[in-house]
Amino acid sequence: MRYGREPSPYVELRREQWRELRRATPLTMTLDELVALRGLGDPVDLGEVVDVYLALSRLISLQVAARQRLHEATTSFLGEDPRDTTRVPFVIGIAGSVAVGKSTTARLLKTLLARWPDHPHVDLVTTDGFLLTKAELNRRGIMHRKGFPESYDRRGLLRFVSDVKSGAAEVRAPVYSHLAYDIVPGEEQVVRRPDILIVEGLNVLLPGHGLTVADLFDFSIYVDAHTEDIARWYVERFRTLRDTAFTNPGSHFHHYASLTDEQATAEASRLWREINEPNLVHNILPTRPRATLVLRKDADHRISRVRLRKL
Ligand SMILES: Nc1ncnc2c1ncn2[C@@H]1O[C@H](COP(=O)(O)OP(=O)(O)O)[C@@H](O)[C@H]1O
Ligand SMILES: CC(C)(COP(=O)(O)O)[C@@H](O)C(=O)NCCC(=O)O
Repeated sequence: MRYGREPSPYVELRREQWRELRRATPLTMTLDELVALRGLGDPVDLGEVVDVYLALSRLISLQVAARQRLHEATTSFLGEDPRDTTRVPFVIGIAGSVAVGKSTTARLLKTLLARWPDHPHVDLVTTDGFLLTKAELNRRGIMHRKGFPESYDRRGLLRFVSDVKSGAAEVRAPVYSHLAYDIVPGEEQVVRRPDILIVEGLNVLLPGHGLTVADLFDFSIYVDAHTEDIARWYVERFRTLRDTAFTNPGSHFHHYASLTDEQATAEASRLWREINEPNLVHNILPTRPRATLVLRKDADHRISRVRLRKL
């Protein structure tokens, strides 16, 4: 007897299939703009913008309109005047490992989505602004757990996204500096009623007790690759940082600037093995099934497959 395939909530498309779903979406980005948005060591090219990101921006744009209609249905059910309600920001979460390229994905999407006439105001926040301060991490003895769920002010992040979604006129987020390896005192990012808010960070899809930030997402993306490929990208990036950002005497990692290639590889491999890999395996990877969409990268960083949750 032959059994049918298990029904699946996901549809998986090869890049060549996915690119067709762009339909008539125009390319609204130049090569110069792309180069400015690209993260360190991320080789994303205009071909990938055309093949992957245009269809993605079309899908999200369709969902923004549909979500607005859903809100209107609830407003009408409650007997409220639809003219009294301001537009509810559409919230997108972007998750994935350290060094997988989340920030490039987030910046590309922000730029492309803002070029659609229906939702021109797009804001992006990264969750590193909600890391506990260096002093607080030291006080709790968890400095070596930076990036793990317990290293964040999770309530603060939830409150921030709730306030934006509730239509508050101005909402403020703290700002993190890689240079100082700490929250910057007195600095903040102000978000003013965007049409779309993108929230990017390692742990944004994590479940928890009660309401979590993921419950406020209207769409979520997980940037995925084999762990050994990400490990290599992390080590390569560390070596590039050694020759660039770490040479700044103000950098928290300035002492790494004088490492030889061999020493830098050994130190980056240790940081990967002791901090970032366990965080990926134990905390981040288990959240992948929750994402609306998974962008799967090959060893050369190129996105080769897209998995969409359709149910
Ligand atoms: N120690 C560092 N000094 C300066 N920049 C850094 C450092 N670590 C990471 N970055 C930069 O911060 C950004 C976010 O990095 P990361 O959290 O690893 O996420 P992803 O690579 O997925 O975007 C990247 O653009 C990266 O180049
Ligand atoms: C700042 C980060 C925790 C990531 O922050 P996110 O915005 O993803 O919440 C991470 O990039 C980091 O610096 N981790 C510390 C371990 C390391 O340096 O590799």
